[in-house]
Amino acid sequence: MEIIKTVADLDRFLQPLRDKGKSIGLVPTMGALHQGHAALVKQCVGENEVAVVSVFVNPTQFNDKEDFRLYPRNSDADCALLESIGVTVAFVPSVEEMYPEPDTRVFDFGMLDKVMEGRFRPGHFNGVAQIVSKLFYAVKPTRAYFGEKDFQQLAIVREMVRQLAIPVEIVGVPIVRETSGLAMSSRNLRLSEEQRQEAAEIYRSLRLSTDFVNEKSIQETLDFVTNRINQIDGLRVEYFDIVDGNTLQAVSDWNDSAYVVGCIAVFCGDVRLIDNISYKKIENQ
Ligand SMILES: Nc1ncnc2c1ncn2[C@@H]1O[C@H](COP(=O)(O)OP(=O)(O)OP(=O)(O)O)[C@@H](O)[C@H]1O
Ligand SMILES: CC(C)(CO)[C@@H](O)C(=O)[O-]
Ligand code: BAL
Repeated sequence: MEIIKTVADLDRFLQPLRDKGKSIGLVPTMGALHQGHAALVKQCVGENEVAVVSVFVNPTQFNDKEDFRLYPRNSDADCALLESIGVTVAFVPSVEEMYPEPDTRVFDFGMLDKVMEGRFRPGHFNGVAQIVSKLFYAVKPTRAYFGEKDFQQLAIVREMVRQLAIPVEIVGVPIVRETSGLAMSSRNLRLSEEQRQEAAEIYRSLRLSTDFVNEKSIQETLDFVTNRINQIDGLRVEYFDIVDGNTLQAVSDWNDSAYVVGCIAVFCGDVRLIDNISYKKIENQ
């Protein structure tokens, strides 16, 4: 596996492969890799002749400086994992390399980034769009892989690609969970063993609430999940929204949409975790 640190070296390495018509897969990550990332990377390696994984903790998407400072970083272990999966290139740039000057681009995603994560992490998705677009320009991937754990991010990346007319196929990968049901996340590294057990209540409550579809109202479902999780000492729901899976706008009745998803953010101590569940997905409507 090549470990490449600059855009110029990356381009020098990839251009001959592009010239030969090889398919290139990209998995953007912020490192501290776990089995959730591994699922994306394995799929990328399986579906492309060349697999590039970027490891870069992107400063422009952190609205909270402390969250950026405390974000787990573990680049040797990351590279070892990527090599064991058969990745072609680990792209590990510095902040100066990706931002030689401040990126002043402001994206307009309409309502997509005004709700949920966008509401509680202002500027977050603008930063995500800045770095993901730079990575797309640098790698020129055939396909790029994103986890469904970051459900809103996936919708925004699809919208960004549409707006900028970038020729890349965006592939969404299902959430990988611990045995307890807790969605794997780099931030889980910051949880104590006791907090990890508490945090399992997030998915337990989401799962239980799937029985509510068409049986109880959306409001009762919102209250059920929020109250159950808030009852656990150490957990605090920041938001729980039930939305249309495409527009991300809140639905007030199960029949309002053919694709209904519940998205949640919960503080476990001072660690912020997100998760989501699909309540209903009727294809081709
Ligand atoms: N448990 C998971 N299942 C599926 N995809 C995941 C999972 N965790 C992360 N991903 C995906 O991996 C990619 C890189 O994510 P990132 O490096 O931010 O890791 P993370 O675990 O989501 O970290 P955190 O949520 O703590 O920021 C994203 O597309 C994300 O959706
Ligand atoms: C897509 C991403 C790597 C951009 O920094 C990040 O938001 C993430 O890890 O989900
Ligand atoms: N996985 C999304 C990256 C972030 O929380 O900033």
